[in-house]
Amino acid sequence: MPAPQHCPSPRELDDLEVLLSGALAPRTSFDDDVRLELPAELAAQVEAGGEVELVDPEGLPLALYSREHLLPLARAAYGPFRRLQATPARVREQHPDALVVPVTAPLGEAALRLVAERAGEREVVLLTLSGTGTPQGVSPVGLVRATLAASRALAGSGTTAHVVVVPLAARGDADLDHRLGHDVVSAYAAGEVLALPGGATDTDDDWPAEVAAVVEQDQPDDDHVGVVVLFTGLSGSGKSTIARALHDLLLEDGRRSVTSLDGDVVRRHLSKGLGFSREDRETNIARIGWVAAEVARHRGVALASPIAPFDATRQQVRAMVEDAGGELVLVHVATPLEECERRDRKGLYARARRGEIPDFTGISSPYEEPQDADVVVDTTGRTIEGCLAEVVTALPFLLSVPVEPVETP
Ligand SMILES: Nc1ncnc2c1ncn2[C@@H]1O[C@H](COP(=O)(O)OS(=O)(=O)O)[C@@H](OP(=O)(O)O)[C@H]1O
Ligand SMILES: Nc1ncnc2c1ncn2[C@@H]1O[C@H](COP(=O)(O)OP(=O)(O)O)[C@@H](O)[C@H]1O
Repeated sequence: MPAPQHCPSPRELDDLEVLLSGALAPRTSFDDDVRLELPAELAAQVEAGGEVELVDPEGLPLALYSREHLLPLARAAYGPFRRLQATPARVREQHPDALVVPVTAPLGEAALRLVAERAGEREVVLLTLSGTGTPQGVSPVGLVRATLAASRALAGSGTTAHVVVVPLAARGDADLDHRLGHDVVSAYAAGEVLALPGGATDTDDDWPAEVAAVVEQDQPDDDHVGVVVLFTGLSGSGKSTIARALHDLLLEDGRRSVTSLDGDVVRRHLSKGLGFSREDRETNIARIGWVAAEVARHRGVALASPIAPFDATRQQVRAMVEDAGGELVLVHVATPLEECERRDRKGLYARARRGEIPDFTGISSPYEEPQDADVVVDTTGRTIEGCLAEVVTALPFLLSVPVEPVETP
């Protein structure tokens, strides 16, 4: 029987590349530091001595993983600047005398002067540590662009600098990240290593014009960051109504392109055929999250208004949006069940009470109240405009003019 397949997370895929390149030697596989999270069933199979085939998001088998080994099958062939990746063995062989400079932030004038001075006649390897979650303040691909610009600046002053990229991801544990970074640099450097002072926070160091231009283009200001507003709450709480009002406001403002992912509309198209079991709801929200994250990746605004009753699924959406470089604003439309049931616009609550609709949120299916909402709005006895104004306070960067509550004429 062929080994079951699993597609690791973007961070784990970066780790896989780094492990297979030998850059984390003597590590040859995932361990307690460089972790691989498998679904429970696959983890049990591995624990019992079985193998799992690790595949990329398109299903290309990359490696066979078991408790004993991590065997390479193929290298993913795409990804920006992949041609600048090389194994430590190759870099040591090709540049045995080079000065190796770990790069975790765009290099400034002072850093470049130091590099050129220390290098003297030697060539330089700018070892760019740029994976999922690293570096701070600039995207991974932006750091590579900035480092290429820095290498051109060095060439201008007579120093030959090669850019080598290592997709070393961050795992949110500063000590561990530092240790792994150190291991990677040792693996690549045959000769001297120049650790630049200041590291990622060297803000006093002015960037050369070309580097500055790359950084500026890479970092969208608030006007250009992707935003997903996720309205969550019971059926009839007012999610669609407020989302529609916000949509109109953004269209009137005219600065941003807006995509509406209304709960009911999604269920007629993207999620047609899905029901209301926990599993189907999770699939529905994961689809909405996926589309919303793509909108955010392209720096648009997505307004989504599903019930999204489960905390774990909402967290998943947050992670997807943030991984795409966007910002998630969670709006809990906290209108109590009694008020939603009183409104009962579609007569669904009455039918659910009569037992005609199984798994109805708030009646026979749970709603997990968010603990991480950016805005909580109870619409009971309030105007739509008032509720909208409250939501907009969490989104000041989306609109060119502040919104005052407007009474309908
Ligand atoms: N069993 C059950 N439970 C809850 N809701 C039900 C159910 N059956 C149908 N409907 C109608 O479907 C709308 C909710 O769909 P969502 O996609 O927002 O739900 S979920 O996020 O996947 O939980 C919801 O629409 P809204 O009123 O706009 O929230 C209901 O009209
Ligand atoms: N302040 C308010 N904000 C939003 N909806 C309100 C408000 N006051 C009353 N409503 C009414 O409540 C109902 C909410 O329905 P809807 O927006 O479809 O909810 P949901 O999308 O959460 O199911 C609408 O009939 C709307 O007119």
